Amino acid sequence: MAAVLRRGIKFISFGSSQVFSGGCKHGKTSTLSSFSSSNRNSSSSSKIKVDLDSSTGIAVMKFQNPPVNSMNLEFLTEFSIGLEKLELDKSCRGVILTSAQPKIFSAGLDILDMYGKTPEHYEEFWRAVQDMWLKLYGYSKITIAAINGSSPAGGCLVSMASDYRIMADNPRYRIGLNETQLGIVAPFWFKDTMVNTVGHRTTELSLQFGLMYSPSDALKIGLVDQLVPEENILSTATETMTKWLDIPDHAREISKSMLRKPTVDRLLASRDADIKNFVSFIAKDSIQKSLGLYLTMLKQRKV
Ligand SMILES: CCCCC/C=C/C(=O)SCCNC(=O)CCNC(=O)[C@H](O)C(C)(C)COP(=O)(O)OP(=O)(O)OC[C@H]1O[C@@H](n2cnc3c(N)ncnc32)[C@H](O)[C@@H]1OP(=O)(O)O
Repeated sequence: MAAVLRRGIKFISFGSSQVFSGGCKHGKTSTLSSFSSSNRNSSSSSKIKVDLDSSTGIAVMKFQNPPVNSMNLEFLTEFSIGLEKLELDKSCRGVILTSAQPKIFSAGLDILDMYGKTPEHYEEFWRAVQDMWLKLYGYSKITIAAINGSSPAGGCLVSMASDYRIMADNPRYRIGLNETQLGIVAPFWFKDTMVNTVGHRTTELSLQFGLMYSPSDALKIGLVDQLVPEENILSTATETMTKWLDIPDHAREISKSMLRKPTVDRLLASRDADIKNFVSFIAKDSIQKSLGLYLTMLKQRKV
């Protein structure tokens, strides 16, 4: 078990990839209460900074949950609320997601929210994960992930749920759904999101091995759309967003919904069952043991 978990924290070559061990137009005002009336509006919750330029319609959401932007209950709640506010804000037409933390886009779901907690906590946590994905995957506005660091598991899910993915071309970074490396299983809607992004066969290999891809391999399989030098990631995301903004909102939105709604509806039809599954799975002694070992290995890597 320890060997398996250790593999989950290091990067091990696997073929060409690697296993990770370890419609509104521009408005001039914003409806966000914390925004000022100038063209550039900022709001900062404790874990996510939002900067909306109402002259361009582009908002940047920066994850700032040190050290690794793990998605705990508070982060997930702020993320969903932040997205909701921007979706209701007529001066916003597109959102860029990126990280304020060096080298990490997001370390995925916070393992501490899945370890040693009560069933009530697991239930609340999982509902928040579902809320976040439902909001992002079904988002009416344009979303671009500017992936400026490693992005395992839940971080990869957020990237895949965006409309376009630009990753920093740093060979040290990794992206993928590595859940099996932790001894846990990505739920069907993580799987659906990946199938919709890279296709069925690639997902079969990715999910079963818990593969983590270098930026160049992620580009090859279509997990990301573009690689850029790290220092250009935000400017490229902004330029790319400008091209997306040339498309009439209503036509783009309907096209997006046509492609994504069936996937969203699958979870909406079975949310409670999915929560029940998660709670009973995560509370199992064997799963808790796996997560405990993985956490220990994560910490040992430092010394
Ligand atoms: C049925 C259930 C399905 C659930 C679906 C699950 C989805 C998930 O997202 S599970 C989470 C999967 N995530 C990972 O496996 C990532 C693990 N982390 C890493 O590999 C690395 O931390 C890194 C590459 C993201 C960053 O490496 P580095 O810069 O070297 O930082 P450290 O490893 O030293 O980490 C600093 C600090 O943060 C803690 N930590 C890292 N990731 C998580 C996490 N996902 N949740 C909670 N805590 C995390 C790490 O333990 C360190 O803590 P301290 O030792 O206390 O400083």
